Amino acid sequence: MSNDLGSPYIGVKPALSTKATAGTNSSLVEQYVHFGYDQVLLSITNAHYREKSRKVFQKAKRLVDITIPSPSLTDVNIFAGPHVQNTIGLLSSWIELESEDELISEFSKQVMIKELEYAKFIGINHLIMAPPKNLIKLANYSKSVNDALDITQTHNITISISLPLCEEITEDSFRFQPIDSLSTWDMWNSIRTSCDYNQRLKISLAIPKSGIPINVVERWFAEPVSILLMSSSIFILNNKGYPVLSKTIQTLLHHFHIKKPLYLLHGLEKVPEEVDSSSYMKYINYILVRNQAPLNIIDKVSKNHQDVLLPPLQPLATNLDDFTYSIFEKDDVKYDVYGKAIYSALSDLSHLHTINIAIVGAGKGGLVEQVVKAVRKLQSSSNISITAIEKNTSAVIYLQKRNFDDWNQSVDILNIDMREWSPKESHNIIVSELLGSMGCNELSPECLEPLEKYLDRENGVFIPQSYTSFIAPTFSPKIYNSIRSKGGQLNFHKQYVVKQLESASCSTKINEIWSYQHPTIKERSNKRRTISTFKIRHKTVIHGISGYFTTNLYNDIELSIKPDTHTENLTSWFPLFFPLEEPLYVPDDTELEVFITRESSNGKVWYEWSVESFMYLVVPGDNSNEFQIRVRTGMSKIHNQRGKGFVMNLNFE
Ligand SMILES: C[S@@+](CC[C@H](N)C(=O)[O-])C[C@H]1O[C@@H](n2cnc3c(N)ncnc32)[C@H](O)[C@@H]1O
Repeated sequence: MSNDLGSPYIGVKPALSTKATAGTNSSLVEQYVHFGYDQVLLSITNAHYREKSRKVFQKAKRLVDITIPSPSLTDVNIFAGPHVQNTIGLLSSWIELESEDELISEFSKQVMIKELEYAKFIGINHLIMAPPKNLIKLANYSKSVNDALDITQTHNITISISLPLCEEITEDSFRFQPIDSLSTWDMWNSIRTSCDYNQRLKISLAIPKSGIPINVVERWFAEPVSILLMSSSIFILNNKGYPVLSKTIQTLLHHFHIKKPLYLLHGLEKVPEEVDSSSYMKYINYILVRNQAPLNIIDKVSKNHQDVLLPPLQPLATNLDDFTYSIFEKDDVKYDVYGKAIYSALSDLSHLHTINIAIVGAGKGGLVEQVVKAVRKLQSSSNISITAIEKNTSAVIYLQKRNFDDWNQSVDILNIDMREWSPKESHNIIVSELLGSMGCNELSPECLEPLEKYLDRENGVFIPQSYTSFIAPTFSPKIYNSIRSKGGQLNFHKQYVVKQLESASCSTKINEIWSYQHPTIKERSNKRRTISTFKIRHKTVIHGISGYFTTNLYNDIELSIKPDTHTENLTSWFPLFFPLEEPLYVPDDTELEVFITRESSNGKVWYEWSVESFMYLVVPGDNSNEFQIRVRTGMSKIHNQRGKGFVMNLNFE
C-alpha cells in the first residue's frame, strides 16, 4: 500500500567487522540493497589509514614538514563499482578541521582532501561530514567546508554536515545554565552563511530520543535536511519486543516525509540479540506508508508548486489565457463562497422592483454562473438585469457561448474596460474578483473606484465589500537561494507568488497593514504606507516578508488566505513573497519594523519595502536605577525603489 508521498528512502550504517575490506564491503552494500535498503553509509577510509596518518603527524615537527600519504589498497573501505550509487561516504571524524593549532589544522585538511579526491574517483555523490566540536569558533571549520565544496564542485557531490537537532536536554543542563535549543541551528547558519548558501551543502540531522522543541523542528524543516540520522537508541521496544518510536518522533517523521529525506539507521549492532534488526526498517516503512495521513486538498493541488516562484498575474495589463482561467475554475470553494455572498445580497434586496447586477471582470463566467444560479434560486418577482463586463476579447467569446448554452441569453455582455463603463441606471450589486495574494496587488482598488458612482447608494453593494492585506517576516533559505540562482540583484526587487513549504514564520503574529473598502467611506488615495512592528522571540534570519489577504465578500461571508484563518480548501491564491537582497540575522528578543508602501505614478503601481531590527539593552543609571535603551541592530535597503524591479501596469500592454 502506498500514500500520496510514496515510500520512504531508508539507509543503514553497518558495523564493519575487523576483517572488512573494500572488496567484502561491495558485496555487503549489495546485500543490504537486496534486503530493501536504499543507501549504505561507509567510511571512505579505515583504521589502517588513521594509524598511518597518525604516525606521519607524530613525526612532523613543523607545518612545512607534513605530507599525509594518499590512502592505499588496504586503507579504503569502498572500491569503485555499481554499488557506489547505493553508497554514502563518511569523511573521517578523527580529524579536527576546526583546530586553531596550525599543524593539526593542516594535517586535518590534508586527510580531508585525500578522502575527497578518492570519493570523486569512485563516483560517490553524497558525503557526510562530522560537525565541529566547538560551537563557537567556526571560522577554520567553515573554511574547510568551503574548500570541500570547491574541490567536489566538478563532480557535483552533496556534502551533508551531521548535526544534532538540538543540544540534548538533561536534568543537569537545566540546573547549571539555560539550554539554547537553537544553538546547533545557529552553528549551521553560521557555516552555511560562510559558504555563501552553497546549494550542495546539506544537513544530516540526528534525531534525539526526547526533548524536541516544536520551534526547533520548524526551523530545521525549512533547512536543506537531506538525511535524518536515527540511532537504534531512539527506539523503544514494545511489549511484543518490536522497536517503536515515541509519538513525538513519529509526528516529526510524518512532518518531514514531504521533504523526502533519507532515514538513516545506525547503531543496529547494539540492539538486543533477540530483536530482528530488519524490524527497524520495516517499522519506518510502516509508519510512513501505512500510517501517513493523506495530503490535504491544498497540498495536493500545490504538490508540484511547493516553493516554486511564480510571477504575480497582471490580469489588467495582460490578457489571461484559457489555461489560466481553467485553473481558477478548479477551485469550487471560491465560487461556492461567492455564490453564498451573492445569494445573501440578492435576498436582502429582493423587496426592490428592479435589481441591476453587474459582474465586472467576468473572465470565462464563473461568477456570472453564480449570479444566474442565485437569481434562479431566489425566484424573486423583481425585474433583474445582469450585465457582464470583460476587457479580454477572447474570454468574451466564451462568455457569449455560455450565454447561449447555459444562461438563456439573459446576460448583457460588454467587451470593455470596466473603468470606461457608463451605465444609464444605477446598480444594486457589483460583483468582482480582481484580487491578488495581497488583496490589492491585481489593482482591484483602481478598477473598482470609477464604478462607485454607479452604485445605488441606498440599495447597493459591492461584492467584495472590502479586502485587507497582512504581512509576516519569513525565514526561507530555499526561496532566497532560488531567487539568487536567477542571477541579477534586480530579482530581489520583485515580488513572487509562492506556495511556501520549506519556510517558517519568524514571529507568532501576522500583522494587518491596510484595507480597501467599496464604496470608499471617505475620499482617500489608493496609495498606502505603514510601519509594522513584530516581536521576534527566537534568533533567526529574515529572508523576506510574506503577504496575505482576507476579504469580506458580503456581511460576514469571507475568504482568507491568512494562515491562521485560511478558508478551508481554498486553492486560488498562494502567498506573496517580498524578498530581502541581504538576509538579516536577528538575535533572540528582537523587535523588527517592516516598512512597506504602495505607490503609484504614471499609470503604474508598485510596492517598496525595507526592514530594521532593534534590541532593548538594560543599562545602569543614577542611584542604582536601570533603564532600557532601544538599539538599532540591523537594517536593509529599500527594495523596488520607484518600481525599478516590478510594477503593476494600469494600462493594457
Ligand atoms: C482574476 S480574473 C477573475 C475572472 C472571473 N471573475 C472568475 O472569478 O472566474 C479577473 C478578470 O478581470 C478582467 N479584468 C481585469 N481588469 C479589468 C478591467 N479594467 N476591465 C474589464 N475586465 C478586467 C481580467 O481580464 C480577468 O478576466
